[in-house]
Amino acid sequence: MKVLALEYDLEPLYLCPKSLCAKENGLWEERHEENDNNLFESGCYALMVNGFSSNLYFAENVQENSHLQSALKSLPGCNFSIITTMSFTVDQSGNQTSYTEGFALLLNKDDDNKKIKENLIAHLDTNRVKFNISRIFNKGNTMWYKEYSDNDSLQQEIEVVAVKQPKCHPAYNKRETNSVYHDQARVQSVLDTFKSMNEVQELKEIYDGKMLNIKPLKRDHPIIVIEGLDATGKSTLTENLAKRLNGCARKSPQDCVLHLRKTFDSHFQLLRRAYYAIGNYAFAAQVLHDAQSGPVVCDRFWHSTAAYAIATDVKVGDETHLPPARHWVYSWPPDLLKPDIVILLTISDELRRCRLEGRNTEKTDEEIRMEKSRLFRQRIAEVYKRMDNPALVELDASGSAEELCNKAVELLSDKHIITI
Ligand SMILES: Nc1ncnc2c1ncn2[C@@H]1O[C@H](COP(=O)(O)OP(=O)(O)OP(=O)(O)O)[C@@H](O)[C@H]1O
Ligand SMILES: Nc1ccn([C@H]2C[C@H](O)[C@@H](COP(=O)(O)O)O2)c(=O)n1
Repeated sequence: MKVLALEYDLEPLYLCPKSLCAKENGLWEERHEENDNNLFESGCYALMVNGFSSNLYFAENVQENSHLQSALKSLPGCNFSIITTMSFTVDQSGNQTSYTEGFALLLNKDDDNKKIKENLIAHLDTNRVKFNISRIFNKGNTMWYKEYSDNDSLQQEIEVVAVKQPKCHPAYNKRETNSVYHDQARVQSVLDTFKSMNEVQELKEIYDGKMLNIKPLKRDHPIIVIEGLDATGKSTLTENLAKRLNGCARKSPQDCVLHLRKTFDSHFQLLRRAYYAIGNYAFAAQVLHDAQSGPVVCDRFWHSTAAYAIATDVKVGDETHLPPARHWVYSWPPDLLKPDIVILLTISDELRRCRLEGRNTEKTDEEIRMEKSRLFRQRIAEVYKRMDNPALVELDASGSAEELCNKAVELLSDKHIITI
């Protein structure tokens, strides 16, 4: 049985076969909200395209899907919206048994559906993109899901209904179907999948021999990490605090891989985060080395990588769509050097905006997206709050740079991380 989700901007709309909602099954709870009838009211219909194949690994599938996305964007005469979708199968007990991602073309009532489908198939064939097609449409007062086989003949037609979201976002049912990395072996394996790319080869060469394999991860001085949204004052505090503690300030990603950042930032999320994730292991080696001679203050580390990954994997909606608190995704990777404390800087959105504007540096794509998307920002902020083992310690960063540094020193002393 398949459950689908159409990822509308404000929240995903989960649709499941009506039979799974029957009272005797009770696996999925039907919901009756005004917006759920989006498809009915506008009379539009969704053409679903999915590039996933069961013969490929998740990493290969997301690459296929990114080719599919590019091809869809260049579809001639495309004047309808395209949104992302998720679909997954569930067994008789309602347990999720697979996870795939795709796209839905939201067609209008007056569109020539048949023609668009033919054009789409021809266009994707020309672009040599692999795909499966299905569609959702309304018949009277009911919603239907129709799947086609490879030769475009009908495979199955099922009545579907809008249901409440599952307890956990479907990408976080398994470790390998999302872009949060909890061990070095998985990052290496994803990078190996794409080793034919020049930038991946270069990244691997730079890091070759620079990874941490020292156990136990002991140090003589504390390792302090500063986290927070963009422009909350992390870099400023990192520098000031390091000076105050006679220690060393470090920023991740490291300088040696910064020239590759833009290229990786333009890739699909799984590969993009692999760049930051592998960087965290090399960063750990440097930080551990530094911590033998004095305190180290780090501007971002694993929590940044994970928070941005989760907030992006969960593509739409507010924080209620994130994996629930205490989910494994929020805990620190067991094979990565653990800091003594992670401080989360918080300021009001208004002040953060002022600081962003007062700064003259070029904005990254993610910064632009953060400014545009209130919900994305909300998701990142909440992920930071849900992190545990170690949990982040919040520090109000609204005062002057000097006041903030004093407060940080006080906090570190209260927590017995430093003695003053
Ligand atoms: N405590 C503070 N009071 C006033 N202005 C500050 C304070 N801390 C930093 N700023 C200013 O705010 C801007 C952003 O600060 P900073 O670069 O330290 O933030 P950041 O969190 O490291 O940003 P990013 O994550 O985008 O690199 C800078 O122009 C900086 O001078
Ligand atoms: N360890 C890290 C460091 C940074 N990132 C990502 C998160 C954002 O996409 C971006 C912000 O970087 P900044 O503007 O502060 O240089 O970099 C990460 O994922 N992991």
